[in-house]
Amino acid sequence: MTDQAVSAASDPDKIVSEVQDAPRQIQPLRRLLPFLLRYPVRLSLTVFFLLISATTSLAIPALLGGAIDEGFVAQNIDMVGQYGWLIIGIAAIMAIASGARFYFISVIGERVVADLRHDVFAHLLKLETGYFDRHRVGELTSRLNGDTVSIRNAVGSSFSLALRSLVTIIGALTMMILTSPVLTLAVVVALPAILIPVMAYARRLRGMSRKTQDALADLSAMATEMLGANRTVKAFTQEDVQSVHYSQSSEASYRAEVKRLGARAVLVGMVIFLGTAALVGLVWWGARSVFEGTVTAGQLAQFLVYALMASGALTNVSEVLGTLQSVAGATERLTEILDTEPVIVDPARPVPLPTPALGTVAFDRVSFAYGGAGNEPVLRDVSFAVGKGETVALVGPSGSGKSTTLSLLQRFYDVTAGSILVDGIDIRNLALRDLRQRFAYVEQEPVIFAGTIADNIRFGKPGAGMDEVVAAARAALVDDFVADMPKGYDTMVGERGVMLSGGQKQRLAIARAILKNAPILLLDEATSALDAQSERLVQKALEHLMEGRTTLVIAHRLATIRDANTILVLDGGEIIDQGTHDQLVAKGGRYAELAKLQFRPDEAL
Ligand SMILES: Nc1ncnc2c1ncn2[C@@H]1O[C@H](COP(=O)(O)OP(=O)(O)OP(=O)(O)O)[C@@H](O)[C@H]1O
Repeated sequence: MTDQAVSAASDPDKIVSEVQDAPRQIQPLRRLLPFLLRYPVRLSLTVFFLLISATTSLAIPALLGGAIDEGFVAQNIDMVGQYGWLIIGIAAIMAIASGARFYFISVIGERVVADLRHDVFAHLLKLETGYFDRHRVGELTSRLNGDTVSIRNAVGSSFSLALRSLVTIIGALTMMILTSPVLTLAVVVALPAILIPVMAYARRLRGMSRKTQDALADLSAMATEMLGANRTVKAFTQEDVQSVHYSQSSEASYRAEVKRLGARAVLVGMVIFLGTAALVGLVWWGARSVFEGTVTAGQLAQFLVYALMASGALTNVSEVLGTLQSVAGATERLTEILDTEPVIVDPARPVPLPTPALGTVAFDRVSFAYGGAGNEPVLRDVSFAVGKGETVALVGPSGSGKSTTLSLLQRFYDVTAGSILVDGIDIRNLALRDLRQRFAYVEQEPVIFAGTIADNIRFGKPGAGMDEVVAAARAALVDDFVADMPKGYDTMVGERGVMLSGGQKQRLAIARAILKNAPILLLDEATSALDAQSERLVQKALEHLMEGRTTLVIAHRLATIRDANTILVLDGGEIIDQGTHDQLVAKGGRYAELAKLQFRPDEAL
């Protein structure tokens, strides 16, 4: 018996999904074609082995029929032996071809997924910051993981199954007609009697299946959120409340699933009963034909196997159509990402930056609104200039546009009006890479990656030797705490640097910036207070970093403010005042008020 016939006969569960709605939208799958066509040799080998395995599997029942008529019925044991050997020989070819087909199509599936993942990830990294404001990162990573896996399964098994089944259906139907046109007609007439009730019921089941999927998605979203926020949950002693919430949702999902299983059980029973009744009818009708002499016993056996093969293949095709519909959805979600054109890109002919770097920055009447010119501007007509080696501090109340200024300078967003110059050149005329190479950016909440201390520092200059890493670590006073760690620079710091204190994370970020050795430093000082000792260490590390560099700093420390050449006071997206600390204090007014409220006095002052 062939694999399709066996699977159809032994797996009534499979028959259940036989009748799915015809897929309405499988066109997105066309977008996978270029990925498949990248591997023409493997694809041709798959089709070649597919045809061989299908043809050989179709030959076996015909030989079985011959063995019955010419061997059993004619009572000729030699013929039985000869047919037996022939069947074994053909089965061997079928086995090798099926194995080879499975191997090549699975390899193509893996290849396509690896290529897709790579393309989507690389494309995502090219998209501008605004894209990530509009999309949830969790959703994007789920596309990258879940959707690519379902595509791999589709290519590696569903496509191959669909192709194989189509070839089998055409082959088995042809052989059925050739074996006995009358019996074939009987099958074609009886088929709707089974299919129509099953189809009607299966449609109901599909609706239920969608509900259980939704319940499951809710459940996993809730678990992800609560486990990720486990510290907050504990701090607010919400463990019991949240676990009750979770178990209520889990119970709801259980009940939806049980309801669906009940319906599915009815469908399985229905399919088994109707299928068996049809088979008995076919055998009865066939037996009559044998007695009447219109069909031989061998032809009847042969016909029954072909009918089983065809029904098994039909089962597979309808099942695959259902799968392909969901895979089409997955493909669509991924190609949507690939079709999103990055808005912030290199100019057609980038202007080179001067070397050595001048290290100057100028904002010329810059206005900016998130989401485009129609929205409320967060910066209005901002102009200032920073000379080589100078330190300019940005101060102002929360929401006044300080972080936005640093984002615009790095071209995470484009200005809505005005221009920004680095070393005298409009940043829109520079290659993005050249521009961003000129900055060392230390964020307020430094990002620490899961990896070793050395990996985290090396993020500033991939490929830097260990001596350079250690030198940067010394300057940033990272060396002090690394010396106490069991594996030194090879110590893993855990996701988001959970194993480090706030001050240690900041010093690690400073070491990263020192290693990058860029001419312009962008610094977003931490607002959260560190203890005095930690504060002093961070301050010292920062002094090393600022040495000889042009610095733009969002300042929260009085020490930084005092040392700044110029302080820009921002309010509501406008520069309302500028000057040195002493000048501004002497003036009184907004800055003096802010200084009292906002700046943390360092213990040295
Ligand atoms: N990604 C964003 N999308 C839309 N609006 C934003 C975005 N980031 C900031 N804003 C808004 O822009 C304004 C300026 O924000 P910005 O972060 O530049 O202020 P800030 O002075 O750095 O504040 P803070 O000191 O609290 O960090 C705020 O009103 C804020 O709500």
